[in-house]
Amino acid sequence: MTSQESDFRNTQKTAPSTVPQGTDGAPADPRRGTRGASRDVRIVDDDARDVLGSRSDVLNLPSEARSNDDNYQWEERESRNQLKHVAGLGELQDVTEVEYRRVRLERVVLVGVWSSLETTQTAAEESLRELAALAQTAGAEVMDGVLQHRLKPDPATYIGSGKAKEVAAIVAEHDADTIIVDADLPPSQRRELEDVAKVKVVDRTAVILDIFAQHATSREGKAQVELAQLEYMLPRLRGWGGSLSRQAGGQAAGQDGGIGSRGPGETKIEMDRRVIRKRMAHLRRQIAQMAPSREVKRGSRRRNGLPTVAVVGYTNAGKSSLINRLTGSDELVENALFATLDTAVRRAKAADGRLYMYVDTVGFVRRLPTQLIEAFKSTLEEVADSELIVHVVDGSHPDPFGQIEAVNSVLADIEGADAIDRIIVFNKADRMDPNARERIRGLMPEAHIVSAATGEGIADLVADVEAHLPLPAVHVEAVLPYSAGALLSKVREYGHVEAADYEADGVHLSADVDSRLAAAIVAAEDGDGADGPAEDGAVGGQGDGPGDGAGDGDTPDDA
Ligand SMILES: Nc1nc2c(ncn2[C@@H]2O[C@H](COP(=O)(O)OP(=O)(O)OP(=O)(O)O)[C@@H](O)[C@H]2O)c(=O)[nH]1
Ligand SMILES: [Mg+2]
Repeated sequence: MTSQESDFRNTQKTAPSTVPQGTDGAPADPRRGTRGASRDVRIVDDDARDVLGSRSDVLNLPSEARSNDDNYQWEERESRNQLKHVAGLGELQDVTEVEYRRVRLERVVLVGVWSSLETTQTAAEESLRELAALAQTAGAEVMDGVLQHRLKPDPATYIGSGKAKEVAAIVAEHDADTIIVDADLPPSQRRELEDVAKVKVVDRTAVILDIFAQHATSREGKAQVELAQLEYMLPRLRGWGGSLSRQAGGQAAGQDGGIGSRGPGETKIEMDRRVIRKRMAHLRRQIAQMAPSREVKRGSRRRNGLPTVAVVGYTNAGKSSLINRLTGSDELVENALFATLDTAVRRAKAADGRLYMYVDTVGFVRRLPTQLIEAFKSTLEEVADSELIVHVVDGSHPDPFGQIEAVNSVLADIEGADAIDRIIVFNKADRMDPNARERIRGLMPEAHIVSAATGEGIADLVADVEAHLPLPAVHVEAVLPYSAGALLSKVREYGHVEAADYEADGVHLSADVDSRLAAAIVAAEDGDGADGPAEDGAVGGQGDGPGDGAGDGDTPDDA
């Protein structure tokens, strides 16, 4: 058990009602000056009554309100009185052990609001757990997480000002410096909540943007993430620096403001909207200029004639692990969300000798920030270009089918993706219990159940993938001179060889190839290339033939 985990477990013992309170019901926080405290007292609204469970708004309701047949409302109000702690948020603790990300650990408290009109408690807890994993991936230390049930978020403070004070007390108790809200908060609600809690409040989008800012490596990826961050920041310009640096004793500001303030964040306090807009325009131009080179890269991959298999799936499903297992490469695998951000391509060899490629893609996540969809585009385009989509699902996840839906809904938005064959793969079979297997077998009999870790089911999966690879269009029967060895090896790599018999008069070849290779074969048979085409000219000297660039490394997109 790591210190991270034990930290978290300790926090589980704390119920909101046991949190030390100031005399006015506001959290006692030695860091706070009187300015903040007087603010708390000034808040007068309905919710101000439910600072503590014993002074709950339900108990204060007039009795006729309760006899109302709207039982629902009543129940809702009742359960709103309890912030529910969500257990197990520390389980992904090893996420924070990724040593290459040397960011300052923030101490965060998570807050979620759910409505029984829209979701279930289980789903809400799952969502908060995912938020915890996201926060940990971003480098934060999750101190506590609370869920509140209410029909709709409070228009002022999202959770209601009374609950906001409870959360403020939890924050004070753990000396946390950030609240992460499991929703996309309008700027006004965030401000109100910050005023009550006296710490920085960020939302789910900010956390995801922060992870992307830390992970982007390519120039284009960095530019796209910065653009997304600025777009996100523009309507929220109050800044977590200025006002909060005074209120929270500088914790929320400073050199590394933590989640939501990395990347372009350091200078954001001085930036006015005009400067931000100018920077955004600059980035857009930069990205537009980069787009052609991406086209060229993709084009050259397509021209080198290799079929591609796009591997998609929810983040942390094991896509990179599976590709490593399938190709024997060692791509970055991490128990972290979004370990893979830039597209990576790995070459593989089919049983019949043909080459093909796996494209590793960025993981999907529920409620992907709209600002980031643009940044995903290059990856998504790869998906539309592929011959086959392998959809990897974490079979050991409590709700694999929810993840499948989340991925499918994103895929549905990608033009051309629906026409491509799909194979669905439940990974992490080594961690699945027998019931889960049964359930998957029953619901999706066509799916593969594999383990990238143990190798279970991999051979069947490979056979299925290879059966989906398109066969080249032209069938050729030819007798090639022995000197055409280079051409023959191209045919093996890019075509499908049915037979190659070495006889006295040459190699009797029966194969399916594309039209360019077919032309080269005919030429070689006629004796045009009798002294063996040079390696580069193996395909009839066509600059953009299948031979082009095929042998020059297996990761054309890795630069
Ligand atoms: N037990 C078990 N763990 C696995 C298996 N496959 C992957 N993992 C683990 O799951 C975690 C995520 O694996 P990745 O391959 O990075 O997942 P990914 O889908 O590429 O994730 P992103 O790139 O972040 O979207 C790592 O800790 C892996 O070691 C498996 O078959 N069994
Ligand atoms: Mg990955």
